[in-house]
Formats: sequence, structure tokens, C-alpha cells
Amino acid sequence: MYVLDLLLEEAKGQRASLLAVATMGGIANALLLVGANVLAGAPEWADMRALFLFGLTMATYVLGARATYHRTTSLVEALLHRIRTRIAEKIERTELEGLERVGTAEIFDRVTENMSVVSEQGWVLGSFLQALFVLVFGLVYIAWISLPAFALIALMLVFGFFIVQYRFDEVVPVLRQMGQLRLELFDRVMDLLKGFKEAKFSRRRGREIHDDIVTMAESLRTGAVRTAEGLSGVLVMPNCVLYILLGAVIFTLPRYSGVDVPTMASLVTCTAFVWGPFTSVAGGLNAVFRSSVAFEQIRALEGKLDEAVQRAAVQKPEDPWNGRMGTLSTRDIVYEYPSDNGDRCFRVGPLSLDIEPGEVVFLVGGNGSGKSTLLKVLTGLYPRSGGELRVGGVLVQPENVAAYREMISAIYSDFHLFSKLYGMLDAEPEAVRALIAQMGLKGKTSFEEQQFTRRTLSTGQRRRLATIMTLLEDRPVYVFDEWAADQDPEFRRYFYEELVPALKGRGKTVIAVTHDDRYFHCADRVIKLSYGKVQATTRMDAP
Ligand SMILES: Nc1ncnc2c1ncn2[C@@H]1O[C@H](COP(=O)(O)OP(=O)(O)OP(=O)(O)O)[C@@H](O)[C@H]1O
Repeated sequence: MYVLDLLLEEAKGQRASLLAVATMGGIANALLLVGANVLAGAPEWADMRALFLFGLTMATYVLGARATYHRTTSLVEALLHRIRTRIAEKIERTELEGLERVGTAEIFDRVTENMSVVSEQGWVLGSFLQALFVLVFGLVYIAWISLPAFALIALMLVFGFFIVQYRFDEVVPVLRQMGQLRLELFDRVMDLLKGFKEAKFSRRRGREIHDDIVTMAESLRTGAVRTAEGLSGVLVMPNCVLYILLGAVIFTLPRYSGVDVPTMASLVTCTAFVWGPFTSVAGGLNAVFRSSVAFEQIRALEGKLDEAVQRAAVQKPEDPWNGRMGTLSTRDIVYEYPSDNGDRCFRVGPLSLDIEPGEVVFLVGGNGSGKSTLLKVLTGLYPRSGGELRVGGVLVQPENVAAYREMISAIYSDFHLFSKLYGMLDAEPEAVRALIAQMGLKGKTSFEEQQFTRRTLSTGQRRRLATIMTLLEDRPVYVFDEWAADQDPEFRRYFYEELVPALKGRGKTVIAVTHDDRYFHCADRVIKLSYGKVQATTRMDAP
């Protein structure tokens, strides 16, 4: 049972105390059983002292059982907390290419759905563990009363174990399959939400997305029913075992093993007594199965992230530039998207160019010519598959790529506007407000308590808001991917004729992807890409 192994492995330092409280609960329960049996056979012993001992044992049981539930829940939650933190750290240490390969759906589903499955089952696992110990000590007592009865019960339990194993093999693949289905459902729901407007213009499209969602929801429903069916066998098993045991104890033991009537009565009571924890163990198996699969999938995600982190692993981070930008040179630089099925993917390069500090370079070319891809390679987001990228003669490599990126402020076409000024939480509010006015956003948003009061602006306005962050960062290199594409004529002009020259005037390097041929004269150089290669380079300052 994967989840129990994992729990005990994670419990390490607390394993002994967890087992101690579970044992305490189990022994106290067995002692209650013994006491009840003995006192039922000898009512003259049922005095105040016996009552006191009975109460004391009961209190011990309550304490042991409660401590077991509490510790198990704490352990499960601590384990989940560690996993969440670990996943967040791994994501942070991964590079873009690795993260794109894992995909958003899997990370989102495992961190939310799978974690809540385990969290909800936490206390059931506690009850499962407690019942397991009660069962063990109850059986020890039965063995003490009658070995044949114990053998019979043990036989039934072994039989029950095989049923559970069989159900486990049956149910677990369905649970795994449901985990995969949820990822597909996530993608379809994203289609529904992100493509909401597009779907409004085509009832057929809307219907087809809806049909796909219904099909997946139906598969999830069927899977849930199949799982419940499989587990219902486990849930009714304790009753069947109880009746078989009672039948066997009543009909076979007196006849074949010479057990006397009082012992028979004790055995019947004991059998009924172990039935309670047995039912809890069987009921808890549901939690064990579900949590095991949930953990297995979380571990699979962690495995994928580990691989991605491994590829991005750096032994000793270095910063050879100390924030000072030199000439950016590429020699036969190549990047090819990783392929899932062996098919050749899009490739940029081989490409060689030198960009001087303070130079303004525009990257132009048709759709899909590789401009954005090249930007990601030039900014160290994608690892190059070949060639060299140097800054001031120093090779950019995994050890120093983080320091290299710290010299760049970028606004990609699919930029994200953070809810807070992360990375610049100490920014001067007055400076931010001045930039808000400079970007024509006064009255649209304001800056209070380290965040913009409104971010639900138009795409062009949001891009201007993102620009404020880059200006605050004040780094040597500015990268803009189609910044002006969604700006009005006034801000388009502002970008090319004021912002870019102002940055150049401050010695900043500007690399911008653009389609605005009207403003090509604002660059020092225009590089035209075609099929991932440089087709033409035009120096705008050439006579
Ligand atoms: N994550 C990815 N995996 C595989 N191929 C990709 C990926 N992203 C982009 N591509 C492919 O790389 C090629 C270049 O894309 P890129 O976005 O760099 O072009 P672009 O010149 O910026 O285009 P546009 O002007 O339309 O923005 C395209 O053919 C695209 O299909």
C-alpha cells in the first residue's frame, strides 16, 4: 500500500511515537474486550475497582485513538506541505523549455485535485491505522482464548486480503486512467473559457467543445462508478466475513474442537468485537487506494520536473558581468524545438550577429519566421542546440545564464502582469506614479500598497503597465516582442520616437520584434528573418 509506506517514510522522526500511540489504542481496545468478557463470565468481579480500571482503559483507548488520528492528519498535511513547496521550488529551478514539456494541465491538476484527495483522506487514514492496531490486538486475545478460533479468523482474513489485493489491481488502473482523463478535461475546459468569445460566434464550435466535455465527464462518471463498484465489494466484505466467522464458530468449533459453551460465548463476542475495526480497515481501504494513486501521480509529476531541473542543473552559479553589458555576439547559434514523436521541429539558425551596447535592433519577418523564438534564445530562455552566445567575450552557459538574464528586461507578446511589483516591492510609489502618468494611464489605474489598483485594462494599456515594471528595473537590455502591435497611433509613435530613443540615449540596448515598417528608421539596424535564418540586414544609419 503505497500511501502507507510513503506516510511511514515521511514520518521518519515521528514513526516511533505514531506506532506507540496506535499500539496504545490497540492494546487498550483489546483490554476492554478482555475485561468485558471476563466480567460477563464472573459478574461478582464487577465491583468499583473493576469499573475504575474499565474507565481507565477506556480513557487510554480514547487518548491513543485521538493521538493516532491527530498525528496521521498532521503527518499527511506536513507531507503535502513539503510536496507543494518542493513542486514550487522545482518549477522555479526549471527552464522554460522543460516547463513547456511538462504542461500546465498536469501541474495544475496534481497540485489541486490530487493534493485535496490526499488531504480529505488524511483522517480516514488515521482511522485505518488505528483500526489496524485494534484488529491485531483483538486477534492476539482471540488466539489466547482459542487457537482453532484464531486460525479460522486468520484464514478468513487471509481470504479477505486476497480479495482486497484483487480489488486493488482492478480499481487502481481505473483511478490512474481517471487522472489522465482529468488532464484532457482541463484542456477542454480551458478551450471553453479561453475560447469563450470565439465559441459565441459559432454554435457548432460551442456544441462540439461542449460534446467533448460531456464525453470526458461521462468517462469520469463511469470511472467513478466502476471504482465505487470495485470498492463496494471491499465494503460489504467485513459483514460477509463476520457471518461466515459466526457461522463457523457456532456450527463447527463445538463439534470438531471441543470448545465449551462459555468459551463459545466469548468467541462470539470477540468475533463481533473485531468486526468493528475490521469494518474500519475495509472502509479505510478506499482512502488508501485513492491516496496511493493520487500520490503516485504527484510523484510522476515530480519525476518529470526533476528531469527538467536536471537539464537545467547548475553546480555553481556565476556572475562574470556584474550587471555590465558588453557586446552581445552569437556565432552559428541554433535552436530546435524538442520533438515528441521524432518529427523534425522548427529550427532557428545557424545565425551569427553582434549587437553593441546602446544599439537598437529591430527583428522583422513573416509570421512563423522565428522572431519570438530567436528572442527567447537570445535572452537565454531557451537553451541553444548549437553555436555560441557571448556577452563581452564571455560565453553564456548554464552556470551564468541566470546572471545574464538579470541584465535583460523583456515584454514578450504573451506577457504576464503580476498582481504585485514582485522583484521590486521596494519601488518608490512616487516614481511608479510618475511612470503611470508617462504611460498615459493616470485615471485608469493607480499605485497603492505595492500594487496597481486596477489591472483589468485593455491589452495595449496592460502592455504599457508592464513597461512601467521594466523601466523601474532599469536594466542594460530591453526586449520588446511586438510591443506596438496593440497600441493606438499616438502610443505607437511614442514607443518608436520617444521611448526607444530615450532608452538608447541612456545607453540601453533595445531588441524589438516589429512589423511596423513605417518606423524602421528608428532602429540602428533591421534584421529580417525568414524560415529561422537571417534573410537581410539593413543598417539604417548607412548613407
Ligand atoms: N513551443 C513550440 N514548440 C514547437 N514549435 C513551436 C513552438 N512555438 C513556436 N513554434 C514554431 O516555431 C516557429 C516560429 O515561431 P515564432 O513564434 O518564433 O514565429 P514569429 O516569427 O515570432 O511569428 P509571429 O510573427 O507570428 O509572432 C513556428 O513555425 C511555430 O510553429
